[in-house]
Amino acid sequence: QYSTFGEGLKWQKNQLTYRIVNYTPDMSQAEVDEVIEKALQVWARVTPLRFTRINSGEADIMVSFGTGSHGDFYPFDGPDGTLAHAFAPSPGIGGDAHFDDDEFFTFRSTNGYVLFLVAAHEFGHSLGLSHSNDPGALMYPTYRVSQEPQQHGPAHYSEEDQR
Ligand SMILES: CNC(=O)[C@@H](NC(=O)[C@H](CC(C)C)CN(O)C=O)C(C)(C)C
Ligand SMILES: [Ca+2]
Ligand SMILES: [Zn+2]
Ligand SMILES: [Zn+2]
Repeated sequence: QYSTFGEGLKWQKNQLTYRIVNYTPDMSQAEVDEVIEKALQVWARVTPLRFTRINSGEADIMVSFGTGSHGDFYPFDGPDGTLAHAFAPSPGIGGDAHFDDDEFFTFRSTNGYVLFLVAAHEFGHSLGLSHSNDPGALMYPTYRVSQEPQQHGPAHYSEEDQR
């Protein structure tokens, strides 16, 4: 039967494949590879799911970057607004994660959208999760930097900030 709260579609297997179909110019390919791998590991730690990368053919989770109309019925909207979307488990487009390349994605710094946070959210959908209303949750519908990555050195930090 179809359950409503986040338990909708699930993969019928624990071994899943993923493929990085193309890359954003915002960072190096090695950085994108690392970010995607780390974002999938977030879920591998809390589920029996295991992810294997393939570099050709049809993977369960096809990861791609696109702008505007990019081949499905959900065209992106330019800079800001929607950052990405992903499809719940099913054959074909199910599981796929698309990232809006009109955004500026960053590897570590927060002057842009941290790709790791966006990807971890999207892969939640790829596994069948829906949104959470807990603002601290990964599946919260609005992008927020969960914990400020250590930014050392900005001159404006005053003395008491360091305490
Ligand atoms: C900065 N812009 C936002 O916060 C936008 N939210 C997103 O782009 C979601 C992805 C984030 C949470 C990584 C879309 N989503 O749910 C995909 O699965 C809006 C809240 C404006 C829609
Ligand atoms: Ca956008
Ligand atoms: Zn799409
Ligand atoms: Zn979402």
